[in-house]
Amino acid sequence: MNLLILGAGGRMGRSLVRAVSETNGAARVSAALERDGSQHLGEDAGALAGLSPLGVPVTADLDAALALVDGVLDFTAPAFSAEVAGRAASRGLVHVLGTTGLSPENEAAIAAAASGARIVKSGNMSLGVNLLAALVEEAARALPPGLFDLEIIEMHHRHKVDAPSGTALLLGEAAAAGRGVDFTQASVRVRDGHTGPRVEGTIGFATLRGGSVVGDHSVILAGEGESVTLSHHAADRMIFARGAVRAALWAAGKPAGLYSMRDVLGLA
Ligand SMILES: NC(=O)C1=CN([C@@H]2O[C@H](COP(=O)(O)OP(=O)(O)OC[C@H]3O[C@@H](n4cnc5c(N)ncnc54)[C@H](OP(=O)(O)O)[C@@H]3O)[C@@H](O)[C@H]2O)C=CC1
Ligand SMILES: O=C(O)C1=N[C@H](C(=O)O)C[C@H](O)C1
Repeated sequence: MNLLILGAGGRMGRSLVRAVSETNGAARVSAALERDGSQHLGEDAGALAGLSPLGVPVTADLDAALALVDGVLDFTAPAFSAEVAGRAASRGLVHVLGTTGLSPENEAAIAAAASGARIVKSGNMSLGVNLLAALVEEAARALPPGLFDLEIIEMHHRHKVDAPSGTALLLGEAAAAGRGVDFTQASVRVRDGHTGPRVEGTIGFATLRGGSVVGDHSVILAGEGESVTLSHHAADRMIFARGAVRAALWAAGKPAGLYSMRDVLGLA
């Protein structure tokens, strides 16, 4: 499978190039993209990722890059990912979309593109987090709102630009599904000042940022006299990158549609 790496000079872009190189030829990096004016234009995508040169120079020409590939690995920025979804769909490509912080408008554009394309979208492409989401759904179902309050804490590196993290939102959605409630209605994404007591049945979020933390998430179910905490610690971005490559290879044989990482991993 020929793949285009978007944001090839970024933290995830470099990890994606390394993850593709681990597939023994099942997938290959055939194109790599950065924006116009990037310092990385013309650099070799392999060298940029700390590997031997691949003979794939980083380009800013999206159309030329899309013409060379069967699939796109996209961990970039919300508006750009929404735009790429339409352009990849018009060529019938697989689009693995890991970008977080998507607006409702971005989400709508991506859903529309999926009628003609195979899009795998997830706020977290790791096996561990997607298993955690299934466990959270089960725990939220078993420990009901009148008895257990549900809170989600996440911490990421100082460069992260969106909050709560895509993973925290994914875990919140799993909790809401377990409780049979509407996620948007139940979420409390910020608390500040005189908030009054906690409203029963809400799903609270707390965001921490600092240093080089790759990604830590905990879901706490707090009851009277006991609490249950389900956690995931990411030590290396390769867990996300390997998941993305696995998703691309999986989606190659699927009909058009919007898929999640839980579909890919059989955890849906
Ligand atoms: N789903 C998952 O499993 C994971 C998701 N993520 C998400 O992936 C995204 C990227 O994270 P990370 O790699 O840390 O971020 P980086 O900022 O390190 O990388 C993003 C890359 O995308 C490029 N880019 C952004 N906009 C454009 C554009 N319009 N055209 C071309 N290139 C563009 C950036 O270029 P420039 O620097 O010039 O802006 C940069 O090289 C985030 O949304 C993050 O939350 C991260 C890890 C795992
Ligand atoms: O920006 C990051 O770094 C990460 N983003 C994703 C998120 O928003 O949850 C996944 C991972 O936690 C790292």
